[in-house]
Amino acid sequence: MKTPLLEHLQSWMEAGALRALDLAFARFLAQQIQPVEESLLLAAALVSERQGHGHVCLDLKACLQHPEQLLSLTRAQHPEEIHRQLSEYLDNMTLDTWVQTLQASEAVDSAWQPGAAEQTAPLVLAGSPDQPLLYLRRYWQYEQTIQQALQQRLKRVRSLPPEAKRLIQQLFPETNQAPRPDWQKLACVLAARSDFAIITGGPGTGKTTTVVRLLALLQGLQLTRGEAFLQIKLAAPTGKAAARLNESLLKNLQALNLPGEQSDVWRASLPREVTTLHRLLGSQPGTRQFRHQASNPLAADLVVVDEASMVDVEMMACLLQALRPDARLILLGDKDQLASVEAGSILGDLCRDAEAGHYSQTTRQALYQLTGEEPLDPATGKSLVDDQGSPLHQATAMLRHSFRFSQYPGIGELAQLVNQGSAGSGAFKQVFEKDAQRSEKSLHFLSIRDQKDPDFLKLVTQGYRPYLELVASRPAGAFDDHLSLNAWASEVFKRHQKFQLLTALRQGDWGVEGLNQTLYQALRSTAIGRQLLPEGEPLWYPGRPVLMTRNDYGLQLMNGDIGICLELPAEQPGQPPLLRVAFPDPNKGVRWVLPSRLQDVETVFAMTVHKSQGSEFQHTALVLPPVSSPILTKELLYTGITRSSQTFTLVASETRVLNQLLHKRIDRASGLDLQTPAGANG
Ligand SMILES: Nc1ncnc2c1ncn2[C@@H]1O[C@H](COP(=O)(O)OP(=O)(O)OP(=O)(O)O)[C@@H](O)[C@H]1O
Repeated sequence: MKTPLLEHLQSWMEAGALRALDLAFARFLAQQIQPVEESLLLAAALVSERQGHGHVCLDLKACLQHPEQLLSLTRAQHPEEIHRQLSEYLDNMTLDTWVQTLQASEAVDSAWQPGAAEQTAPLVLAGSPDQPLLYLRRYWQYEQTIQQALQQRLKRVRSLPPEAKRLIQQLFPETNQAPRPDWQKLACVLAARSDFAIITGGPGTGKTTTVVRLLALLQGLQLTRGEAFLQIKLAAPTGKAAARLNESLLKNLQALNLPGEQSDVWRASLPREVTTLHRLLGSQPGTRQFRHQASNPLAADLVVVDEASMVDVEMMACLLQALRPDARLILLGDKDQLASVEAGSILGDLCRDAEAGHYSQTTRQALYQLTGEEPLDPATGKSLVDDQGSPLHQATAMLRHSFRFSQYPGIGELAQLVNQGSAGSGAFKQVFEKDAQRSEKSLHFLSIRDQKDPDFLKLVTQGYRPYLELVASRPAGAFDDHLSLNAWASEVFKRHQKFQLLTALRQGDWGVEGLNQTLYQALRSTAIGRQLLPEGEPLWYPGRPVLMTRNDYGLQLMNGDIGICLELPAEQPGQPPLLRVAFPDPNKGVRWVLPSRLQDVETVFAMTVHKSQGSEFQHTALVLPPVSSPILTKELLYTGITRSSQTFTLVASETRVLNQLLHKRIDRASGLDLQTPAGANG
């Protein structure tokens, strides 16, 4: 059957406003259901299209109010025409008539009726009559799994035994570095009381420090009670993030002061290894199913997930299904960072009220008894206790003081300003001006005409020069001189961490693809580039930095891992030198891989901000495109800024784009609700 709507959908797809998948879904329903209402087909195409943009569901009311936010209009041909056609369809409907049509259709199950979970229609209508949300069934199920599993855990509040107070005092020695109250201590108690907890905070606020002390507290309590230690697993969404947490974890463990006769046993009970979520759950080739699921749960009493902002709904649902019902879960992450690449913004959704606290009197008393501290906002001194809290609020802690940026305060100040949401370009400029007065300047702004601007190319070629120089000076020695070759590669990694160019986009002149080409040519015009980078840009050359774009379990390389192509000495005299890609390896120091074995890698002279999550560089330069795009949000800018440990350079040609970006937040539709007391108690 062919309806005018399907013809429109086809033309929208051809213009780039809709994916082929979205059209195919609407066509499939049109074939299956006779007669079929156009408003159902439109809803089906839109729910699929929105899911491609990271939304878990389609908010029908928002659709009718803001049709301009639907479809990929900014990158489509004839966007005005498509917008007009879409608006004509939507103008002919009211929310009530649309909902009624959907409810009447055999393609839609209503979650407002009992038994939706047992039914099989491809779409599910949920939310509330006032705010109806339409889901692809799979995503509704993910969200239900998450909501129910978290609700179950939030119901269980543990009262900590009296000895907890002494342990907390030992684990959190008084320092005068942090403003009062000590939110790390408060976060530790909040998380120790609940079977599900969130510790959120910006870069360097001490999430890892806190969680290591929290784990020490929990194991210390087991020890004093003479009970078996908890089985604890630590995981992160990408290999890169797991490696960073691992490094930080080991440092924290070393610094941990565990007094008493049994301190060795106590220390040995703390986990030392961080894995990726995929590995933890046991991913299997050719299927989305993990080895660990409800019928084969993980052998863990407690799982801690770092960089939780990168976890999408599917992964979170799989993780919760793989936990035993009595297993505890702690999420760590920065709520203000970009949401996951795939659908969902779980950490952001769950931390919507983190700043305001909403702690109950019961929580307040427990905090005071165990820490002697009150939950206050250190900036204003305002109490964060009220009677509006849900169980989720009682299990959420926000760390508010960054220890990382004390030497380079400009980065912290800029990140904070971007987060505030109301910052205009005037305030933005002031932070740069204030930073310029400091002896250790950490913020730079580079205004450029286009991506071939000499100042821009100079910034990048100078940024990459130190590691390229080292790539060109391989130690003298034979092919099997592993020691010196590994030491050389490790030093190359260190130098490579000094600088990274970030961009918002993948495609186009301002995206990773275009910038990589531009930068290759620019680097080739430098002395070191001429020495290393061949003309005509072959696939592999010494110095090529590559990013894994998928997990490769055979090679034990994970999505997000960065490797560098290096030239090794020939195996035999008279043979040509060999190219190998070196990746940092937490155990062996360096892993050498044959370039031909790497299937899913891309050159990473320029990296998207999305891919940079979980990484940190001494100096990052973020280049903004000259035209606006829905992808340009405050979260993107914040994530880009906070990837830098010492220096941040913003590169832009149009300040108009910056202004738009400062006011645009990621807003992903989802029905996850644990904030309202009713939702939480559900
Ligand atoms: N209470 C504290 N007193 C003094 N220094 C601290 C404290 N907490 C953390 N730090 C220091 O601050 C730095 C950042 O701490 P940590 O790595 O725990 O933060 P994080 O929030 O996990 O960082 P990331 O942004 O990498 O996730 C470390 O050098 C750590 O030693």
